[in-house]
Amino acid sequence: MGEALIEIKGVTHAYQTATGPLPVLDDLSLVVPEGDFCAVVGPSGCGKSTLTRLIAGLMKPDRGEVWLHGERVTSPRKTVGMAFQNPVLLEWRSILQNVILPLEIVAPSMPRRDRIARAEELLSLVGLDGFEGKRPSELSGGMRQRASLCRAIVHKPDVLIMDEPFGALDAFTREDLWQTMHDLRMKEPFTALLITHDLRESVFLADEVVVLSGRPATAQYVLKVGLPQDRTLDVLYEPRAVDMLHILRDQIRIAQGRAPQEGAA
Ligand SMILES: Nc1ncnc2c1ncn2[C@@H]1O[C@H](COP(=O)(O)OP(=O)(O)OP(=O)(O)O)[C@@H](O)[C@H]1O
Repeated sequence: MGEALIEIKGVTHAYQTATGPLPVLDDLSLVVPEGDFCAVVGPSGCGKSTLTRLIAGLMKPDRGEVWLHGERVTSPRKTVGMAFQNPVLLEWRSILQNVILPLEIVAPSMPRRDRIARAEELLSLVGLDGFEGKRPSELSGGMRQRASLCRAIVHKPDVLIMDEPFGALDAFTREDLWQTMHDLRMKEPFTALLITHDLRESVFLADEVVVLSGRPATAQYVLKVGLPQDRTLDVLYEPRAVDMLHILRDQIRIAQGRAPQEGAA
């Protein structure tokens, strides 16, 4: 296990609303070691997206600290790659030019040919050879999300934060993307924090799954996944994965204030 890359230490946060403060996170602590893939699941509205904004430095917590790579986060970070449910690709740029964009910002002195080579390498890893010159609107939703993942890691960020990146895709495309994401990580290691509502996605992709409690959220349960690195989607049908899904489903029910289902593992 690597050194702690993301450290959330006792973070408490409330939004100020017209009807008073809305407590969202309550003394939340979480550590993601370097190279690990952490999935965060929890009831709707419990504060998952708020957590990503705090890690990216887009907001400051009322109490507690966020550390990234040994530095306290107090402002937006260039070393964080982000991917969202709807990939925001620029229509006036080709796919290749979209992927290159972060390099233009964080590595302006990098020679143009090196930027192109890096972007082409990633596009090839996610199966987008031959689409480099296309405009975003010429690609399917799944292909656009593949390109957006390349863009999120092209500059080798310390951490890739993803907020429901596969949520808008149909079930088959989504599962294809899980495999692509996993294979990409095996070839191009990165540290990741994934927000998802899909328990199967969390078990397939993550090294550990953190279940947040209902709002105000705290870390209610941490599941160490431990599936083999060379996994394919078939692993989700094996008893060990099914057992983990039962545990997570029960934990979500507890987070929602419901009883765990009888007979579940
Ligand atoms: N800028 C804001 N001002 C006021 N309230 C906010 C703000 N952003 C989020 N909230 C509220 O804070 C709570 C947590 O929001 P957040 O988006 O972090 O939850 P979430 O777990 O990601 O939700 P979901 O699972 O539905 O995507 C919600 O009740 C939301 O309405």
